[in-house]
This record gives sequence, structure tokens and C-alpha cells, in this order.
Amino acid sequence: MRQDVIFLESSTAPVLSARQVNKNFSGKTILDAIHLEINPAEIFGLLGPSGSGKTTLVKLLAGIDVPTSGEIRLLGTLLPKRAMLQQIGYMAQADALYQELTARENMEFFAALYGLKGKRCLDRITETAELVGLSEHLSKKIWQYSGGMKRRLSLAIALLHEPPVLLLDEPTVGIDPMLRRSIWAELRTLAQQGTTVVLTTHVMDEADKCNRLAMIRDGRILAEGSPAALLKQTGSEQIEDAFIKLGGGNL
Ligand SMILES: Nc1ncnc2c1ncn2[C@@H]1O[C@H](COP(=O)(O)OP(=O)(O)OP(=O)(O)O)[C@@H](O)[C@H]1O
Repeated sequence: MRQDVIFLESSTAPVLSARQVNKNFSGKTILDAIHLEINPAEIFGLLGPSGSGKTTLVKLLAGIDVPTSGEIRLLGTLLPKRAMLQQIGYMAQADALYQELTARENMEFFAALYGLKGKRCLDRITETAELVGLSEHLSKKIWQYSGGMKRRLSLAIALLHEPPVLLLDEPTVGIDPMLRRSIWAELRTLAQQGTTVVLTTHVMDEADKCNRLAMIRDGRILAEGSPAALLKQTGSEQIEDAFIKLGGGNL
């Protein structure tokens, strides 16, 4: 059993929660009264157009930034808290990679930060590189990588330490359809094994694959529920139509 499970009061306690969360930048409201409860082992999607506040919210959920007001809890612990970073695999939208190092050296650097050592470290580098289709490219330097390869490497790094919670900001942007499918298959497998996955997207077929979605517009949650429930609620056949009917405008 993973150590993190002991943090939970019961298996139905939310893994991540946001209560009355507001975020302002320079006096402007970017997130407005966000309330969310993300359950263990679900794939939860944040769906919204560019500038709606998804990245800002993911950073708060990761404890990388702090709300202006309200509270975020991870496994029951109030964020931000440095020790909780170990519990999270965070994939930022802008890749945080060292250009002059090889992909393997980047992975080794982050593995060391996560406290991975010896055989486990080697095995995890091999496994995650394989998952994202980069096994043959680990000795290349990052400046030789394409945008899609950098995205894939960032995803592999987020998965290295097998964290109980994954926070992925647009994880499949720039990734070709075949690899996108295999990444989704892996996310589903991880969720079945107990990992909680939160991701942002503005791609409809990805939104459909989430267990639950929060639709976000102008820093507010317009609606939340399973894709099927949101379709039913709005009498729509497609998530995009549901989003429009709920007041989200075009994605
Ligand atoms: N550090 C910051 N200072 C000032 N404004 C910011 C800052 N970070 C984000 N914003 C503003 O907050 C709003 C939401 O941005 P955010 O990146 O969270 O949106 P998003 O939904 O992730 O968009 P995208 O899909 O384009 O990444 C935008 O208007 C952005 O300009």
C-alpha cells in the first residue's frame, strides 16, 4: 500500500480540494470562488478556453502558487507545503528542462530531486522514457529536441517518482495521435491503480475521456460533472455544444 493513503481519513475523502478559492493578479480577478473536490483515482479534466484560468488553478492545486483567499488541501494537508511536493507529479505548460543537458541527464536530475536512487532510478527512467517513446533519444541534448519531444520528456519526468497525484497542464499538446492514445491508455492504467489525475485541456475528445470535468470560463466554474451528465444536463450530443450552452462560448 502506498504511504500517502494513510493521509486520507477514508477512501472517499477528496484527494484535492479547493474551497472558495480566489486569485488576483494586479487587482484583477483571475479565479473567482472556485470550489472543487477531486476524488481518489479519478481522471479530472479542467476544460476551458485560452486565458480562462486553467494554468493558474493547476499551479494552486500543485501548491506552486498561493490563492489570494480560500484554501487548497492535498490529501487533507493545507497547501502550500513543501513536503507535499513529493506527492505530486507536475507537468507545466512551459517545459522546465535544461537545454545543455541530455534527456537522460535531465531525468537523472529530477529523479535525484525526488529521491530516486540506484536500480529504482534506472528502472523508472527506462520505463517512463519507453512510455513516451523517447528510449532511442535519451542521449540527445534538449536543444536538439522538437517541441513535442520536450512535452513527452516533461511528462516522463512528472511520472518518474510514481506520485499518487498527477497535475498535467495540457499534457498532449504537440504530441501525435498514436502516442497520444498510448499516453491516455497509461493515464487510465495509472488511475485504475489508484493515481489521481488532474489535467487541463481544450481538446474535446480528451474531455470526453475524463471521469469528471469542470468547465471553466473567465476564472469561474460554469459546470462540473461526468461528460455524460453534462451532455444530459444540456441536452447536447457533444461536449463542445454543452460548453456553449452552459455559457462558455467557443473553446
Ligand atoms: N503571473 C501573472 N500575472 C498577471 N496575470 C497573469 C499571471 N498569470 C496568469 N495571468 C493572467 O491570468 C489569466 C488566466 O491565465 P491562465 O494561464 O491561467 O489561463 P489558461 O486557461 O491556462 O490559458 P491557456 O490555455 O492559454 O494556457 C490570463 O488573463 C493571464 O494573462
